Amino acid sequence: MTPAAQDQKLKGKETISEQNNNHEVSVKYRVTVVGSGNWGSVASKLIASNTLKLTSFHDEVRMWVYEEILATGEKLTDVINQTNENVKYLPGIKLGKNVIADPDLEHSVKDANMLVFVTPHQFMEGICKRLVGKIKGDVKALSLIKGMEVKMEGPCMISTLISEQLGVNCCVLMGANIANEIAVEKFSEATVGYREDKEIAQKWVQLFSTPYFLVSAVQDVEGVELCGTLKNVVAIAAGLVDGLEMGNNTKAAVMRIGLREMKAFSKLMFSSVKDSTFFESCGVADLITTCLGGRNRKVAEAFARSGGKRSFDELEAEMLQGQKLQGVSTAREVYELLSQRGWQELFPLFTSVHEICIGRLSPSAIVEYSEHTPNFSLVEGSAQLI
Ligand SMILES: NC(=O)C1=CN([C@@H]2O[C@H](COP(=O)(O)OP(=O)(O)OC[C@H]3O[C@@H](n4cnc5c(N)ncnc54)[C@H](O)[C@@H]3O)[C@@H](O)[C@H]2O)C=CC1
Ligand SMILES: O=C(CO)COP(=O)(O)O
Repeated sequence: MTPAAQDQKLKGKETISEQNNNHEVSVKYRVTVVGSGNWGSVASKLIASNTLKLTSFHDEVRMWVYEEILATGEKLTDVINQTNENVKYLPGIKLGKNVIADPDLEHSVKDANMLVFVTPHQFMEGICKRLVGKIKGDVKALSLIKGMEVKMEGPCMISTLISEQLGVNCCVLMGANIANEIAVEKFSEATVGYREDKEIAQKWVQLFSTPYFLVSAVQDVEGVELCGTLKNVVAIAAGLVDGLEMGNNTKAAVMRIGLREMKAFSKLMFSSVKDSTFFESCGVADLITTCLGGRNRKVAEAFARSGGKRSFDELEAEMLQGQKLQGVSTAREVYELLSQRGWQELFPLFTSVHEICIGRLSPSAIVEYSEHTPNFSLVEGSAQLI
């Protein structure tokens, strides 16, 4: 049964039982979105359109906003609540009157039983620490965050950070989801990754699905999350190729090699990762859209055009006005893991992206063969490891 049909059935039940003065719908979920950047705002809009229609959810969607003062001197939260628009991160789009911006993190989550995390990944450790002991016992979490942390023992995915620090079930939602396109309701797909509990995954599918946003679920949290995370490194490579004006064949080659490294790396880190996940929206589709139209691609193109003379930090601040890149830090994190294991030569694309980002190699090294730069002909090596 589709999520819409399920809810229709639920609504039917409620009407009948209301007439009998005997409510069968006892659980109403309260949703809080932790994060309010470009994708965080669009996610809130999607969710808010559904909570109004689905009887098993409270209408109101609380959105935690990292407070900032706008050029006008006003607080971002006040402006969002007055205009129903995130004028800084998603201008021109109404979020829905049932979206309430809240600058107080602890207050925003205290009544929620469904928490959607969508901040740049570098802020999540601090946010989780602040939330310990501040959430309800029965909370379910969902991460829309593309990124990871590196620990001594290996990669720590953001969903694991959330699960472990907060003691909650955490699914993920990733996909070919350039936020500005979904904001204007252009058709897109997404993938929910879950560990064991299919019912929880279906609840998330129901909360996000609309006629223009098609969501499906797969039992592979790490696979889905690593796809979303690693494609940002490949997008940097694609942007470098654009900046060097190498053309479509080169860009396609970089995407193919990148996809191969994504798969090899994911399966080496988590043997449970499924091949089929790479063919979902979170896999090849997200890789394509990000390499064609994402922010990582855009800033990497500018970096290459400057001959590597301008830093990613400087370009990010100038070009994205507060929005954050994830690819540069993810390339560093991946490199750390590869160095720990002595695997750099087996992942030439991942390795060279990091070395270009830190200025050790020039942008053109992304397509050069030499004994000093990573050699793409070794790309088959990573496949031999799995
Ligand atoms: N924008 C997009 O098209 C998509 C983004 N994503 C992922 O969603 C996640 C969030 O990205 P966006 O919503 O696009 O954010 P964004 O990059 O547009 O905005 C940055 C956000 O970080 C906040 N921030 C700044 N300093 C902070 C701090 N110290 N602590 C906490 N928050 C702080 C800002 O207030 C702002 O909300 C990322 O992992 C990204 O990869 C996933 C799919 C699509
Ligand atoms: O993840 C994205 C699309 O699915 C957005 O990628 P960027 O952060 O490169 O814009």
